[in-house]
Amino acid sequence: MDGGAGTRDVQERLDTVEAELEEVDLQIAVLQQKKAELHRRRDALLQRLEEACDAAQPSSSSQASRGEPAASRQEMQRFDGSDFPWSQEVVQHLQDTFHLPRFRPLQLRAINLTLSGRDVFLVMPTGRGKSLCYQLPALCSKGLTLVVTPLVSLMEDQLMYLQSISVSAAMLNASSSKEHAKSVMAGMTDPTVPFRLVYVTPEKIAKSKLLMSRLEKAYKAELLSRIAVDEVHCCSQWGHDFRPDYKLLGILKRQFPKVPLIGLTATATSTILKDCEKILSVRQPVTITASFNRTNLYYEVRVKNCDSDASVEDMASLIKSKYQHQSGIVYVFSQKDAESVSSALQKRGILASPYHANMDPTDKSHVHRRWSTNKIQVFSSSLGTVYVMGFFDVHVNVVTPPITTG
Ligand SMILES: Nc1ncnc2c1ncn2[C@@H]1O[C@H](COP(=O)(O)OP(=O)(O)OP(=O)(O)O)[C@@H](O)[C@H]1O
Repeated sequence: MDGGAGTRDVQERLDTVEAELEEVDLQIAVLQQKKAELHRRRDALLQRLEEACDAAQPSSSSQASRGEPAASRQEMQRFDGSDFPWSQEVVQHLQDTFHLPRFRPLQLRAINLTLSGRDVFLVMPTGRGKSLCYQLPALCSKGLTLVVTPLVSLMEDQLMYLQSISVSAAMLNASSSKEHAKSVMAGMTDPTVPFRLVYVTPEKIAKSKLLMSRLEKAYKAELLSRIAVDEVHCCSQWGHDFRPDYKLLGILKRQFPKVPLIGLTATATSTILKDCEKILSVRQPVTITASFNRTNLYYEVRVKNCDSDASVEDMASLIKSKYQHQSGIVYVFSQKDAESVSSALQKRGILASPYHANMDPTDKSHVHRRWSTNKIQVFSSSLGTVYVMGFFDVHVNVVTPPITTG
């Protein structure tokens, strides 16, 4: 009797739990539908914002300022379409390789323009998805895309990401071993080694004759499909991030005139872009400028405490209270500060690590990887008497002055 009542009781409770589970599944389905709808509405609104910005600009092409015929808005809008020979492949890679459901505004325009052989300057806020605009075309083209990027940490980030989506890429920088450099360079002219992207620092272009001669060979074999210059504003002395080696990148377009170039930046003004155009020897590039209204960014300015202990204490309590489960970067003025701020944060129980040019390349890579995988929470930055702390989506790190604004 008792046993039967017990079983009935368990059965009733099981029924209740199952009914509740069904209810939760239903609610999840409704929420997912709502989320998809909100995504659609957000994209449509972003698109409208871009169109409004586009309409407000005199032209999306720098040809206008030279008195030459401007690319009409209509012509530009044609590049937002999907009736190019490569369109099907583009969408396939977007979904199957990059696992993204749709393009963000202006990405498709940039991709279509570069795939049709035009030189492009893409000015888009940080995090909006500029990299896709050369990574995806790299997969739709024969041969390799050369990506010039100023920071080894950015290169490593990109390589880690490309590896995770099974896109073959390589990098060459000052810390590449001779053997590694040799095998990457050999791969650049070997059609059986399918590097789709090769990341290099501007210093390599400026200093490595071997690299230039390999590129020359790849060009002659029609295996150099595109040149991407990341942080293109670094070319100009008018910009805040001028890098002398960027000044020498004009050699690329002079040596490989048939290869389309795409320059990417989040910060350039039109004066800076004009300067970049000259320095890179690019003739009549199309400039695409996205709107810079970043509703997902939050800025806060705080007065820095004069006492360094107290200021680190402020920083630590801010990280612990507001960003406990996130990581980010704290920029500082010097390598010494990077070391001392990170050790002060460590003493306060925060997983922090310094990151600067004087570190052993293997240690740097190690810190970067641990930070990217959330095993380190912080990098830091002090600017005079005011702390400006940049917390990005998921990470915090302690680095010496930023070379790029990123
Ligand atoms: N169409 C898209 N839909 C959803 N997410 C996207 C799309 N395109 C790019 N992203 C994502 O946006 C994030 C930022 O992209 P990315 O690093 O290319 O930005 P960025 O503009 O190059 O930034 P930075 O100026 O820092 O180089 C990445 O996680 C990327 O996967």
